[in-house]
Amino acid sequence: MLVTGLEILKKARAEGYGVGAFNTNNMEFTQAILEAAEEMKSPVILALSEGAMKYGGRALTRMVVALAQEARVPVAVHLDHGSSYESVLKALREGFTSVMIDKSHEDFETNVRETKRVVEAAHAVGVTVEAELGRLAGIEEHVAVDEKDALLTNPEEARIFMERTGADYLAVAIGTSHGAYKGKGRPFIDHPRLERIAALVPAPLVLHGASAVPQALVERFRAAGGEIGEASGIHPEDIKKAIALGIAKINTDTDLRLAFTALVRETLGKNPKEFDPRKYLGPAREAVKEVVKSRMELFGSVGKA
Ligand SMILES: O=C(COP(=O)(O)O)N(O)CCCCOP(=O)(O)O
Ligand code: NA
Ligand SMILES: [Zn+2]
Repeated sequence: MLVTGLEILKKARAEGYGVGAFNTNNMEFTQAILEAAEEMKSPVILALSEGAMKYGGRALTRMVVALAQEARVPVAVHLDHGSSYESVLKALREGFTSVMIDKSHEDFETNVRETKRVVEAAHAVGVTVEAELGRLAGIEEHVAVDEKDALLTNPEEARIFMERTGADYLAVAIGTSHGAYKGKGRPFIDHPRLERIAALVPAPLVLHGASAVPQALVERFRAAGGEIGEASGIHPEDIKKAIALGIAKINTDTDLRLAFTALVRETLGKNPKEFDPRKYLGPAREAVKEVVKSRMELFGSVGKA
């Protein structure tokens, strides 16, 4: 059933588990994510970026919202990294039940003002809001404290920000970053900082850039003809620790892209004569589903629907 993001995330933070927010741009990803959620009896968040909205348009948004309504588990449909008030309004019009306004690159007062404006519009139509404070950036552990403070989320600022904006959940910067390279070796995650934020912010917390980028998957991608440089993701133990400290929403996109693309390359490579898209998109869909199921197990959301 289609529910708001807060309905899913409030329970998750209260009960100490995480819920995956998985990005989709097409039918196969959407099916894979929802099938995984139903099989694992797990709540789930279907996330569409502005790039996905541009790529899929109404075909994508109508499908995602309709399938979320029919799902046998709680599903929120979420605008990921909304960059403007207008973009948020479009998502609200499409029936989304969660929207992110990401003004984390602006100064504090601008972020507060813009986020507050979105909260008023979204709450007026029963939709909940994710905001962001701090800069998603891989941080070397030894980096100077003042540099960390300049980039990562400041706990006291986070408290004030959430009180002044009324946002429902907060994306925090604690050392993660988007994409397939998140830092040398095991990326540094500032758990003590997360603990301080969580003590001051009772709202569910969000972790962006949380993909694991598992070496086995990177190797499979390369073996199938993919080219990728040094790759590293967030260690599973760091995800579990972050959930125990208050992270309730965990964004995963890169792992799904790598799995899907590795399988398409593999299937096409093995069957040069094949030109029925179902024959190479189907196996790729299954690979995405397996990644989603394993993420749900790591997050602890299995059986929580
Ligand atoms: O936090 C994340 C994903 O983190 P990850 O890269 O670790 O999976 N996200 O918010 C997903 C970002 C998706 C960007 O999509 P476009 O290319 O359409 O702009
Ligand atoms: Na988001
Ligand atoms: Zn993100």
